[in-house]
Amino acid sequence: MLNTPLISTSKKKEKCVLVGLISQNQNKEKTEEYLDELAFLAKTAGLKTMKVFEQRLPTPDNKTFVGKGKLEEIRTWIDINPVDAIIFDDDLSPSQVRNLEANFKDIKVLDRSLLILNIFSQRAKTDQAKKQVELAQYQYLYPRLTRMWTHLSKQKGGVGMRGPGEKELETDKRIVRDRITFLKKKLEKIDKQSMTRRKERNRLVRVALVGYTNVGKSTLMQVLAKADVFAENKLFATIDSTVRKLVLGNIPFLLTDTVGFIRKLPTTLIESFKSTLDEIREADILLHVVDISHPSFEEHIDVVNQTLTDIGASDKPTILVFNKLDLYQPESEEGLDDHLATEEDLQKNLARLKSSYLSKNTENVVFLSATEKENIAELRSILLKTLGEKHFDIYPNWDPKQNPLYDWQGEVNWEESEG
Ligand SMILES: Nc1nc2c(ncn2[C@@H]2O[C@H](COP(=O)(O)OP(=O)(O)OP(=O)(O)O)[C@@H](O)[C@H]2O)c(=O)[nH]1
Ligand SMILES: [Mg+2]
Repeated sequence: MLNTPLISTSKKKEKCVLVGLISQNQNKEKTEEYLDELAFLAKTAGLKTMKVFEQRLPTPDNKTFVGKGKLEEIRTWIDINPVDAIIFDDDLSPSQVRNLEANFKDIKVLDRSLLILNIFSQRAKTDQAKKQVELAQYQYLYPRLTRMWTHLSKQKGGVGMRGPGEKELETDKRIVRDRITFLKKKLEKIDKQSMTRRKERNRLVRVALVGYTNVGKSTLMQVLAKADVFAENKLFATIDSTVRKLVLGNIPFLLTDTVGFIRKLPTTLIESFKSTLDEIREADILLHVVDISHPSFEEHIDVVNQTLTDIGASDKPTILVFNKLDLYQPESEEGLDDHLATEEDLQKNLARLKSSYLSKNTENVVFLSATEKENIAELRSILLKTLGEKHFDIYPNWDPKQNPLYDWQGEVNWEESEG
């Protein structure tokens, strides 16, 4: 049933408008930034954003998310400039969806979660990732089943815009419930298999690259592992995690690239990606990658830390890797936009950032550029030290004198070994 994509993948680019609220706990600046991110998500899904609507409301309208006047304004605009979809930045309740669909009869009504789910389903490659996404989609759609029905009927055309009768809806619900049960069982089985595989790898120190989406995790993995990892300037380039075996200064370890995090990530998605996230949960060391050139990188760090806490992986030794240093424009001392920041400003800024982020778990902070291969050596030497300690935890009899770690100078043995 879900094989029909909600967003068509045909050549013709579909158009959309975006809607966001300026509310009690989200000021105008934040809302606009979220909407920029939503536009990027839409682009990733293959949609072109034609216009963005904002409304000031203390809380979303129960019935239609935005107020009556705003709804009319959007309607009028769309009548003149036809679009294929209208996307809301926050999750819509089943009844909001119903009301909005009644109002925008001829176009698709989506929210951020559904958009993210759609991107994930376009990008999932392995059997496990595909099943995980499908499960998340069904769990998301189940309480909104009328909507799915109307989506499907719209795509098939002809069936008309009325929702299904009670009987069809009941049948539909049962089919979806059965499918959820089936997928859960299948995933449990895959989960057991990958757990065995992970256990077999248990003798090696495990390092996971984590971070917000599009910060450069896969690019860094490429640089570190010289591996062919899919990286591109789109959100959620990586859905499946990739594992490489590497050797650094005589210490073998496993490096895992993982799916990026984002604000308002659908909870059903986090749940069904549990086993992929196990790679993070079971890691010994985290490389938390941050895009320092992004205006909201500090909020990104918070989102990632919160997600790590949610999945029970917040207490691991972490190296904070500030990436995209080549694009970083620090504020000048004066804080004036037209005053060009000097090298001194830059160094002061980095020193301040470093001291503010060092903590119990954040053992170290490094600034680098993965694409420019700048400061990679510093990351290596920092990682080497943490690796050494972890390796020693696993092999208490390990003699660093015979495997000299700390007399390392310059080039290290950092290469992909077979396996
Ligand atoms: N200028 C600059 N661009 C970078 C750097 N590192 C990565 N990029 C670019 O940032 C974009 C995203 O990189 P990815 O490696 O795909 O990011 P990711 O964190 O793996 O993203 P997801 O898998 O989507 O979560 C790509 O266009 C990279 O070329 C850097 O150091 N400098
Ligand atoms: Mg990636």
